[in-house]
Amino acid sequence: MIKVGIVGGSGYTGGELLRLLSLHPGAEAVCITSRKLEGRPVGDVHPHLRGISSLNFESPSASEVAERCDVVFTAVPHGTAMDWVPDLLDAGAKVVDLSADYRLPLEVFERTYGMKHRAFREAVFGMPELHPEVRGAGFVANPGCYPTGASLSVAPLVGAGLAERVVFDSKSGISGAGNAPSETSHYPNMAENVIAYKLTTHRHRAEVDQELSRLSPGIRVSFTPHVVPAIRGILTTAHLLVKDEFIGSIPDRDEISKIYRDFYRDSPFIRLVPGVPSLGAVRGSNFCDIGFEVDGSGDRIVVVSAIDNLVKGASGQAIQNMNLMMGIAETEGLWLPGGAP
Ligand SMILES: NC(=O)C1=CN([C@@H]2O[C@H](COP(=O)(O)OP(=O)(O)OC[C@H]3O[C@@H](n4cnc5c(N)ncnc54)[C@H](OP(=O)(O)O)[C@@H]3O)[C@@H](O)[C@H]2O)C=CC1
Ligand SMILES: CC(=O)N[C@@H](CCC(=O)OP(=O)(O)O)C(=O)O
Repeated sequence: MIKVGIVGGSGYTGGELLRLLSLHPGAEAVCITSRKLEGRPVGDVHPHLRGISSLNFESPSASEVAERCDVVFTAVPHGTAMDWVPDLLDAGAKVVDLSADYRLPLEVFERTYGMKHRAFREAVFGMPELHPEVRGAGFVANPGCYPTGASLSVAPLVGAGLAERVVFDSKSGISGAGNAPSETSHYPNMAENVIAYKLTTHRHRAEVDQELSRLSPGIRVSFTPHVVPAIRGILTTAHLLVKDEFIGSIPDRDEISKIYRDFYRDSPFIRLVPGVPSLGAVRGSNFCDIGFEVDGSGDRIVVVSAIDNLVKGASGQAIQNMNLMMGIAETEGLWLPGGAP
C-alpha cells in the first residue's frame, strides 16, 4: 500500500484527493494537514467524506510528513508550496505539487507570477499524455486546470505541424478559484451570469505556450478565461488557425481523427468523441473528452475539450502522476465514469 500525505487538505483539491484515494486499491491517505483545523475530523470540512475517512487534520512539519509517507501532494496556493517541497524531497518523499510553483522555468515563473522563487528545483511537468518521463519520477509539478484542457485539446494537431496560431476560449466552474469566498463567487454576481476576466493576461497562457511550443516552436497562443455558473468543469474552445500551406487543404475528418488516435494511442484518459464534448460526461472523472469540426472556410479547425477541473485538472491528474511515479497502472483508482447529465 502506498502511504500518502496531503499538505493543504482542507481545500477543494485536498478534499478531491481524499475522495479519489478512498477508491484507490493501492494507496491510502495517512496524513492530511491544515493549519486552522488541526485536530478536527476531516468530515467536518469535507462532509462527503463522513464515514469514509477517519483521519483528523494535523499540523506537522515537512520532515514528519515525509517520514510517514511515500508520496506527498502539496495542495496549497502558489508561493506557499515552495516552503514545503524542498524539505519533503530532502526527507525522502516523492512529491506531486498541485500549485504553480514548479511548472515553469525559474525566470518564466518569476516574470509570470511577479514573485521571487525562494526554493527552486527542477520538476517533471505532470501531464502524462505529453510527458512520459513522469514514469518513475521523484518530483512532479501538476499542471494548471486551464492548461490541461487547453494543451490536450490541440496537442496532436500542433505536433503534426498544422497550426500557425491557437486562440483558446475557456469556461470554468467556480471551484477553479478555490474555497475562499470572493466577489466573483458571490451568488448574485455569479448566478445567471458569465464573467470573462484577464482577457489577455492570464498566467496560464505561459503554461500552454510552454507545452505547445515544445511540439511546434514559434507557435502563437492566445488565451481568455471565463467563469460560468457551474461548480466543476472546464469547457475549452480552441480556434486552431492553420499555417498558410494548409489553407484550403486541411486534412479531412478521418485524417484528423487518425492524427488524434495515433498521438493518444497510449493515453487511456483521452476520449475522442463524435460530437461536442459536455461537462456532464466528465464530471467527477479523470477523462478529457475532445471533439472537433473543420471550418468550411478552410483556414480553421475548432476543437472543444471538456475536463473536470478538480479531477483531470488537478487531483485526478495528480493521482495519475502518482501511479506512474510509483510504477503501478496509470488508471489505478481512476477508472470512473463521469456523472452525466
Ligand atoms: N481548484 C482547482 O480547480 C485547481 C487548483 N489548483 C491549485 O491547487 C492548489 C490548491 O488549490 P485549492 O484546493 O483550490 O485551494 P483552496 O484555497 O481550496 O485550499 C488551499 C489549501 O491550502 C492551505 N494553505 C493555505 N495557505 C497555506 C500555508 N501558508 N501553509 C500551509 N497550508 C496553506 C489551506 O489550508 P489551511 O488554511 O486550513 O491551513 C487549504 O487547505 C493551488 O495552488 C491551486 O492553484 C490547480 C488546479 C486546479
Ligand atoms: C475560475 C478560476 O478562478 N480559476 C483560477 C484557476 C486557478 C488554478 O487552479 O490554477 P493554478 O493552479 O495555476 O493557480 C484562476 O483563473 O485563477
